[in-house]
Amino acid sequence: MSLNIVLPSGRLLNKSKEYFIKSGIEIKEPEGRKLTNINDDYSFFYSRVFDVPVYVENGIDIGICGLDVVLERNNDVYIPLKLPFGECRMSVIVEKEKDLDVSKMEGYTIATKFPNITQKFFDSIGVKVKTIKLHGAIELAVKTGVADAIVDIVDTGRTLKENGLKEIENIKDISSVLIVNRISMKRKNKEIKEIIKNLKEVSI
Ligand SMILES: Nc1ncnc2c1ncn2[C@@H]1O[C@H](COP(=O)(O)OP(=O)(O)OP(=O)(O)O)[C@@H](O)[C@H]1O
Ligand SMILES: O=P(O)(O)OC[C@H]1O[C@H](OP(=O)(O)OP(=O)(O)O)[C@H](O)[C@@H]1O
Repeated sequence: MSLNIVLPSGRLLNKSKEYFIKSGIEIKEPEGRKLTNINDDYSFFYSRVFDVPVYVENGIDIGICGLDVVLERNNDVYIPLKLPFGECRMSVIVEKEKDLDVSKMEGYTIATKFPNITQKFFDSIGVKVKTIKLHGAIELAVKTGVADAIVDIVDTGRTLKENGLKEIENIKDISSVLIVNRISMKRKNKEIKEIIKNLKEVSI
């Protein structure tokens, strides 16, 4: 039975490919401007990371994306495996001079690419906030005074440092995850279980 696999086209792409290759699966690249390369066993294609769980929820068998993306989009997919790359964290961030903790942020405006994760976190601590959805360069929102704080991904901390910002709360530790379509998990159970087993044994 053949399997369709969607990989994220951005910063997680190289590791995602390496992971599959080391598990023993050959990735035949699409030629030229072609978007897919349909093979008998495995067909790989690439999409923006935010679209990966949408494809998997709607029929593609398997995908790789950041845990942050699945949590934000709240897709109905199975998450059988955490993968050891793309590690980072999702944090609440303010200007470094501010003496503030999250319990005192009632009524604050928070800019983020992740409004659902943000609202869920502040609901869980009983603090009402307003979120503004942005698509990139989120730090700009506090620097321009458009927002009081941001919720964003922190990896090395370099972006924060260079922009005079600091983390005041780690909301969630993030890594890449393998996601599987719920129907495929039943219909192609043997093949998918075999892939999960082989991926678990990979070390990179
Ligand atoms: N320093 C980092 N900054 C952002 N994302 C990171 C970082 N380190 C790991 N990640 C992971 O990589 C994912 C982002 O990947 P990618 O760079 O492809 O997307 P993007 O640039 O945010 O989105 P787009 O598809 O809009 O270009 C995040 O969802 C997260 O899981
Ligand atoms: O802690 P660091 O190692 O500095 O990484 C974190 C930064 O990287 C990401 O931005 P990205 O480069 O994806 O650009 P964007 O802000 O346009 O999304 C993220 O949104 C932070 O700004």
